[in-house]
Amino acid sequence: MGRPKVLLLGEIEHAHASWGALSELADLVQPEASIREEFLDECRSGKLDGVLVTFRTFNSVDITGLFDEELIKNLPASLKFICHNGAGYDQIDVHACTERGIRVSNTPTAVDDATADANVFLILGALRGFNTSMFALREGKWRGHPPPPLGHDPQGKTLGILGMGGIGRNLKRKVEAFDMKVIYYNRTKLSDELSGGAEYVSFDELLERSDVLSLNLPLNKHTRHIISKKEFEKMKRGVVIVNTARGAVIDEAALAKALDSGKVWSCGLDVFEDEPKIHPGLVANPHVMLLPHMGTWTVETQTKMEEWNIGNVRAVLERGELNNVVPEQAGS
Ligand SMILES: O=CC(=O)O
Repeated sequence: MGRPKVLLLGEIEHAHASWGALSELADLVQPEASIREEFLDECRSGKLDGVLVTFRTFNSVDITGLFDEELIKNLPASLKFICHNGAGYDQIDVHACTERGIRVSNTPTAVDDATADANVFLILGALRGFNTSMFALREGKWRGHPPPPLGHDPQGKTLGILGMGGIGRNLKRKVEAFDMKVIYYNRTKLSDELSGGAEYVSFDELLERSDVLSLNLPLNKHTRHIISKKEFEKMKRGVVIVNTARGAVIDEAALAKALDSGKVWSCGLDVFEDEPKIHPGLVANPHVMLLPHMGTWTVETQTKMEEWNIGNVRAVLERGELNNVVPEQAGS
């Protein structure tokens, strides 16, 4: 057997030295393809045979399309590891990977601070209703005519966290500096040490009691549209919704309606169902804070993510296994 190959899908932007150092252990290759059909052909032609592991970025979906069943079936037989450079790995059909004996890793913890920081920004911005005036100011209209309604303070408000993983727990610690009370719902209750004393409540109670509801859960077939019309009906009138997870955990059309009806007072969104498209009802609403998926958009965090992911590629080359696998494959 020759030297193994590592397939780079996307670009290394920061961790160039660590990436380059992998060439002592393997041949580093990139696809010729720039669209999915070409990539599938390249896989079928045998040009990528010998690739053991791939480092893929979120944006490489533009080259390959989703890592769905069709694509996974066509990957070279030698490919046994997918290292995804991101925390959310909903672009990859993990079940299909498991069936084909492919192990998948992501970059948890590396993203926690930056995403939770963006989350705090959106909570404050949405509660205070800053967006309208930020726009008015640039149009020479000071706070706007008429000025926006008075905002709300975070102090004393209840923040409901749906999905108390690394980002949710990091967020909990940060919002306590703003005297918010944190409740959370997870499929399983956390130990007191992990939850940091946040109150564990049922899903319905989370909807009913939150002044601000923050979505920090992964997107998968169980969580798609977990917040939709029925769930909005259970919430307090005037609730604020914040999402830095994945757009499709909320039914965007139902959110736009809930904003129009006043059920939802405001929202702060970093992610959207069909990026880069955004529901017209959200774009048209000046009261909502919108960011174009910038939760991890910092030099430090992007560097940490790449280093983590390269660490996984290196672990495969040196030891034949990943440092971490996605939860669906843990313990197997
Ligand atoms: O969206 C960012 C990530 O999943 O890391």
